[in-house]
Amino acid sequence: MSDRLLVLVRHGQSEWNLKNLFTGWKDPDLTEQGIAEAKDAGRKLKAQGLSFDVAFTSDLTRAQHTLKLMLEQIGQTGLPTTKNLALNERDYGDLSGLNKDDARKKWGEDQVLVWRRSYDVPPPGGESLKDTLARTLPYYVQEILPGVLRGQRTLIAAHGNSLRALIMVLEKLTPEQILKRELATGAPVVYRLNADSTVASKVDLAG
Ligand SMILES: O=C(O)[C@H](O)COP(=O)(O)O
Repeated sequence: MSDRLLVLVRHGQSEWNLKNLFTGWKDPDLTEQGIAEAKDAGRKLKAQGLSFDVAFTSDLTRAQHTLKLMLEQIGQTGLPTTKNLALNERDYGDLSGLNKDDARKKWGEDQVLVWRRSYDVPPPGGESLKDTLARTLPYYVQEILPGVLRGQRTLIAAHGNSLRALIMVLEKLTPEQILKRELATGAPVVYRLNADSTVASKVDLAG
């Protein structure tokens, strides 16, 4: 029986995570802590005895750098890798580059929470989680899932909200349930899928 392995990893801490700035499609690199988190994620995958046939990442440096560091730890630096902006972070629009605490002071706690965690309310000029799902899901279904179902062990390094969108589908979460789902930086989530693409098992390697 083939493994149908799919591992999702949010990038390590970025410079803008550290500064508490809305990031979205802006392109800061990892901090020292983010580099350590990415290496640690690779070590955790190796400790589980996992290796991969293909990798996918976004068009953004912090996810690509995280993938590179993980692959170095696993000893798979030459792994075939596809980069695509379908896996990019949710576009934060006009909020990009603003400090999250300053935004709360300006627009209020509740409004900022709606922009960050509601399912279908986009931030001004940006994408809601629903909008993010509308580009991430077709890419997953067309470009990633067929390989997983053929037994290609697959690693994805991407972003909090592009991965939350995929997790919503994989775990069949409602818009209410996905609101409360947070993804820690550098914490691999290891899925094994059934032949019908539903989740057979999930192991969260956070902590
Ligand atoms: O793009 C960002 O600012 C973060 O990476 C994710 O932001 P969030 O925690 O507000 O979803």
